[in-house]
Amino acid sequence: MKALHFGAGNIGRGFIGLILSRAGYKVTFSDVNQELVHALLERGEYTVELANESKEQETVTGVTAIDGRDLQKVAEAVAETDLVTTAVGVGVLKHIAAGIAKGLEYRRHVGTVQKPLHIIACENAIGGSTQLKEHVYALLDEQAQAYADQYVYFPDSAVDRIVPIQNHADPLHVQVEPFYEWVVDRSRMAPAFKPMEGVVYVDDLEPYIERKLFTVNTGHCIAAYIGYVHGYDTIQKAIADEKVKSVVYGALQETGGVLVKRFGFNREDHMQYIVKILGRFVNPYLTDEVTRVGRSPLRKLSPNDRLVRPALLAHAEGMPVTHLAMGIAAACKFDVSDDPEVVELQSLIREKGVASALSHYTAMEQGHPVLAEAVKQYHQM
Ligand SMILES: NC(=O)C1=CN([C@@H]2O[C@H](COP(=O)(O)OP(=O)(O)OC[C@H]3O[C@@H](n4cnc5c(N)ncnc54)[C@H](O)[C@@H]3O)[C@@H](O)[C@H]2O)C=CC1
Ligand SMILES: O=P(O)(O)OC[C@H]1O[C@](O)(CO)[C@@H](O)[C@@H]1O
Repeated sequence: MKALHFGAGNIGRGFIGLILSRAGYKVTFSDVNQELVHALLERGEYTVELANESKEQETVTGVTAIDGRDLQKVAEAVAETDLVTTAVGVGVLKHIAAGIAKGLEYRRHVGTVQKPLHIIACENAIGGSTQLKEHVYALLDEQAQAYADQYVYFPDSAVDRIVPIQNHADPLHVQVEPFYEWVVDRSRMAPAFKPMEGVVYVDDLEPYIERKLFTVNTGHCIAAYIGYVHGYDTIQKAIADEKVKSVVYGALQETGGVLVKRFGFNREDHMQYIVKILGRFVNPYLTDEVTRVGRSPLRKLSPNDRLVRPALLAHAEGMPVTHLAMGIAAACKFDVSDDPEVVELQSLIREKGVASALSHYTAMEQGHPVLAEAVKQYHQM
């Protein structure tokens, strides 16, 4: 069995590639980073190390790579594969769509591949695979779309494993936290799909993706933004400060209220889930930089993402949003120069003011109480 995985980065190697390989897939990585592509081609294997006391290592073997810039090679790989997965960043999905679309054309014209293909985006977003499908379909003509309707499935998924920036001399070596969770929407898969070890299949992904995104990712990015405001460079140091931890905890109580109400989770169980997540953030065997966890603030401030969506849902239910508003405010203070989204956000704040900038990126009216609270918090920080 062959799997084509887009993105040989931290999650690609440290999580998805590892699970695919364990399940018996021969994994081909497609990446635009030539250092990674060459190393994978040359060695055909890499090491995953657990961030715990045992530092247990596992070698992922039988892997290869292609240059993601080479449309022809990407399309050929899509044509030949049994499964496609991605971990490139949700904003990059549009850039990989052309290779997938061309590959689907090849599959359509080669009689031997008239069989189902699953394409699973493993990104931190609601409806990642659905977004990828839209990008791919925009490039297909009517006949190709009809073929894809019949043979190609885009189940959404939720992925959870903390994999920080790697500082190892070996560019392929990847250190990961021991915990992982990969949940896939079974209702959008071929009826006769073969389940893979290491993946949880569910009929309704919404509670899983929202619980993950609005707990792990909301909490993590607020730790990064508030930690940055307090001058910390790592999540571990930030959360050791009670002032930071209390904002993170407060925000997770706010998102927790929404999640419990929306999905009928048991409140006690959810409180334990929050405690477990906070424990993962402070893993002493990991060093996770606030610049990584806070990266792409425009994506994180977008209406459907981890800060604004739960804040709006909470507000609509008459629930408090003070800590989420602090997180939104602190995202606007996050001023690290090497992130293009930070540069854009800071430039709009300088030009038009924080209220106008926030309204632009969050799609909230300037007079919206959540936005007003965030602006108030911003000026107090
Ligand atoms: N690192 C983490 O802890 C987690 C990350 N995620 C999500 O996983 C995705 C990937 O994140 P990371 O692995 O941390 O990022 P990363 O930056 O380590 O990896 C992304 C990889 O995609 C490659 N890439 C960029 N454009 C490409 C293209 N056109 N074709 C092929 N490859 C391309 C990059 O060169 C890079 O190797 C993101 O959506 C992130 O939100 C989800 C859960 C945990
Ligand atoms: O690109 P993003 O959304 O910040 O993804 C990384 C996030 O996902 C997580 O891995 C959680 O699964 C966190 O480590 C991190 O905050």
